[in-house]
Amino acid sequence: MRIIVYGLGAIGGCVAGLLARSGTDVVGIARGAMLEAVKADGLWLKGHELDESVPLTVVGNPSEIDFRDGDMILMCMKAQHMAGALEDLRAAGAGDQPLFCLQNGVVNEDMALRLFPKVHGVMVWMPATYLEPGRVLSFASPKFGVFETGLFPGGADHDDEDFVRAIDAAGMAGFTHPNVMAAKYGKLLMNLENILNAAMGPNAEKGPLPDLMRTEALAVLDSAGIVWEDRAKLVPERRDLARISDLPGEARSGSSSAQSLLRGTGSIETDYLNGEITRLGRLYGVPTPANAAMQRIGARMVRDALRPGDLTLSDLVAEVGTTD
Ligand SMILES: NC(=O)C1=CN([C@@H]2O[C@H](COP(=O)(O)OP(=O)(O)OC[C@H]3O[C@@H](n4cnc5c(N)ncnc54)[C@H](OP(=O)(O)O)[C@@H]3O)[C@@H](O)[C@H]2O)C=CC1
Ligand SMILES: CC(C)(CO)C(=O)C(=O)O
Repeated sequence: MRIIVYGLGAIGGCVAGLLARSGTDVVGIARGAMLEAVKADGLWLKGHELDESVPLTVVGNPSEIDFRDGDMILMCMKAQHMAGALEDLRAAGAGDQPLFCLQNGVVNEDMALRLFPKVHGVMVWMPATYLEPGRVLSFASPKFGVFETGLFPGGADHDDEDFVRAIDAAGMAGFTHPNVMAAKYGKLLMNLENILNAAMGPNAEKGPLPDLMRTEALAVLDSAGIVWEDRAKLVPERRDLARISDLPGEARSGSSSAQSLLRGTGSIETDYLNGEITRLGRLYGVPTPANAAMQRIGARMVRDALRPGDLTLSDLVAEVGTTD
């Protein structure tokens, strides 16, 4: 089995590096400074009792890969980059290979299913950081991350089992889940807060915003009849597998959305996190002013090249008060 990891950032980088280190045949697809750094020096991986460079085969586009039976493809880019990535994958000749969406939010699987027949959702629990080209960190221990996988829209098959085996062998923990999207909706509730530390910095007071956003989200999920499972801190029996822990010499830089701003990538995932709640709210006639305000904040931060800490709680609360 060969695993293609598409999007070598925080999650893709950690997963690719750990898999390669455990002896799995891995090809990474990266771009920009990350591509150049990994080509030159391999991927530097840091985690609990781990601080080493991992040699990794890396390419700049799927067209450089000769896709074959037995390949498994892990989609690890943020949702705003998914459509282009899927197009490139199809143009490169990928087709029947199982595609695993290691992403937050709930839109990626549906987008993938339009182009590819075998789509799996994965609930990703891995507090990971990518700020410097060629270097990624996982702050979870004793396992480097926990992953729940299942077929989209439901079920689980032998490819999920292969995925779990590879993940387990690489120091992470994998589980199959027959209704993985319920877990992903639960994780989405948590990721509504990504924008808060992206806007206000890692340790800022969040005031009423988490409750406001969550209350709206619960109302829309209820109106839409969407089943979800709480993933606030994983399911209780798995919490000890991957606790957030300190890494010597490293500060956690906040959510994946905060990292997009810190790296100046020119985009943020908010429209696919809080934006999923506003979309459902508009479909089902449920007001979602707090989540809509956070989308406007995300868009403004990208437009004005703002960084985490540039906005205050008063700025965010004031935005909720403006009209949608
Ligand atoms: N970081 C975390 O702790 C967690 C993240 N997640 C989720 O995982 C997903 C990935 O997040 P994360 O790893 O943080 O994101 P990153 O931005 O760190 O990594 C994604 C990488 O994919 C690259 N990429 C995007 N499109 C392409 C393309 N077409 N070809 C090649 N490379 C491409 C990006 O490049 P570029 O930088 O140039 O855009 C980036 O390097 C998101 O859905 C996120 O919400 C889930 C749990 C935890
Ligand atoms: C790690 C976690 C749960 C919150 O930081 C996350 O999912 C993200 O950063 O997107």
